[in-house]
Amino acid sequence: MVKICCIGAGYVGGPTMAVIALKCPAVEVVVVDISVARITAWNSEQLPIYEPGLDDVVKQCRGRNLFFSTDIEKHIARADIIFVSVNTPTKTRGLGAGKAADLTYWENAARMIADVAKGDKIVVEKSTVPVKTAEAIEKILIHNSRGVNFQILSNPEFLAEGTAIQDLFSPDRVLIGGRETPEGKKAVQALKQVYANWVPEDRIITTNLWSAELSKLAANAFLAQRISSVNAISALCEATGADVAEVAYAIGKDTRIGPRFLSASVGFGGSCFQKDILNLVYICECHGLPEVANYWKDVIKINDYQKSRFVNRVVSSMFNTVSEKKIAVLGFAFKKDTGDTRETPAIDVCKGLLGDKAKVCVYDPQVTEEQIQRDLALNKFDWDHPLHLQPMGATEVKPVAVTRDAYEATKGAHAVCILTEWDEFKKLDYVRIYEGMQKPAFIFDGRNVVDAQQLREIGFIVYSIGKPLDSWLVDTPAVV
Ligand SMILES: NC(=O)c1ccc[n+]([C@@H]2O[C@H](COP(=O)([O-])OP(=O)(O)OC[C@H]3O[C@@H](n4cnc5c(N)ncnc54)[C@H](O)[C@@H]3O)[C@@H](O)[C@H]2O)c1
Ligand SMILES: O=c1ccn([C@@H]2O[C@H](COP(=O)(O)OP(=O)(O)O[C@H]3O[C@H](CO)[C@@H](O)[C@H](O)[C@H]3O)[C@@H](O)[C@H]2O)c(=O)[nH]1
Repeated sequence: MVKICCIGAGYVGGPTMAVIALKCPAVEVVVVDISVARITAWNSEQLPIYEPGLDDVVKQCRGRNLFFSTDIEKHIARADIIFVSVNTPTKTRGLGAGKAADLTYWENAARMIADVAKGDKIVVEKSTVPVKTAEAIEKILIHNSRGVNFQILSNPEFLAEGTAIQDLFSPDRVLIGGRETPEGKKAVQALKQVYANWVPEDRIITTNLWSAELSKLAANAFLAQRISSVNAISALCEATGADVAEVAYAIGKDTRIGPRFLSASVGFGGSCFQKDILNLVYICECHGLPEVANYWKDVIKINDYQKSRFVNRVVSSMFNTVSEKKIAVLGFAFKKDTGDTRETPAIDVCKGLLGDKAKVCVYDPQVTEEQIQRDLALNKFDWDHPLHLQPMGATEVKPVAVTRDAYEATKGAHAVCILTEWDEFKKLDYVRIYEGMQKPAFIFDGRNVVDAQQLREIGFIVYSIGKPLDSWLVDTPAVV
């Protein structure tokens, strides 16, 4: 029986290994982690992450050929294939701070593999890493190998949160990069055989190591660039009376452009886009390519601009001050169908509103109060370390109020800001919400989820990203 061990039981390691276990009953999969709390949760009824369909997959294979454990050394020693899916946060100190990837966790994992491995191993990079990381990992392993043979493969993950199970069941492609030596090719084939249990052969792409590593960073940069492009156009739409949804539809009909990933928003969030672009920027700078670095840096600049522009729009519309005004924030997760808040635009928007002394009250169907208060207290990039190693957020100071109900959040508020596109926000009783709010009552829709015309008929002043402006808003500039 092929034995797989995955180091890192997070958003990638957990779901990916659960699907491998489901689709490959003849493979034994053990997911290990340094976080005892995470492993305990994976072994409980309340999984540590919310992902549609995940519970079902885990229930089918846990205890059969899928196991979660903190006994890292034992399971590394037994495995034929070791996936490494640990955090690769942005460095906060020293050389490359604010841009370069911090490979501490990866290096620790590699040293642990080298320490305990007694037989030959295939080591798979599942984390997103800078190009040439495999070479560094290879050096660590070979210099500490005591005769064991290691083959390093790059097998970046392309799942998106909220649709992870669907993405893993039916991936657009699986990418495997390896050394072009006979041993390297054999290792690529071994991993390919695992995926071939359910992924059609023509969707399994094999490349050299560096192409695989770079493809992951490039894919995320291209995806984020599309959002920044449509968001840049959204600002121009507001200035001219064009409607960004109509523009996106019209350009997306061009088969060379395509319709997906063209929804204007308050900005992209999530643990990957910003981190991976910063990483790409740093690599370009290190290779003496400042023009290329600046090109990609602008994708992040537009994203920051979009978030500030939203906050400015809120404040300027409300007589240039939100001081002491209650503002209801609906949605805190970085997208719908996840409880993940890493780099969510809601953090920047809440901080912007708090900076103008607003009284913010948040409701999100999946995010806990503890998480929201922590997020608002943490410094930039601190969130991307294993939970038990993060600095504690200020626990006594609670910057915002948090409710478990959208109606309670909006009661007595001057404005509502919609920051996540949860389906339930489309179905709220907005007449009831309007009646409970201060007047004039504002709705700032950062995700274009509500029917603005219907809300205007109720009496709201409505702002929707990239849509023709209410007369109230036309004269209130929202430039950063
Ligand atoms: N989240 C996504 O949607 C996504 C998608 C594709 C790729 N990625 C990449 O995958 C990697 C992991 O991301 P994630 O979202 O799963 O992160 P995560 O924080 O959810 O999980 C990482 C886990 O690794 C554990 N860990 C860290 N060092 C360890 C060690 N030495 N030994 C054992 N366990 C260790 C942590 O405790 C944590 O539970 C990152 O490189 C990320 O960029 C993420
Ligand atoms: O048209 C769009 C599409 C997305 N978003 C926002 O962009 C962010 C990222 O969304 P998405 O890409 O769907 O989720 P992630 O889970 O961050 O997945 C991205 O990052 C992962 C980590 O690397 C990759 O594996 C995935 O392929 C890549 O899509 C979210 O805030 C979305 O709301 C928009 O604003 N407009």
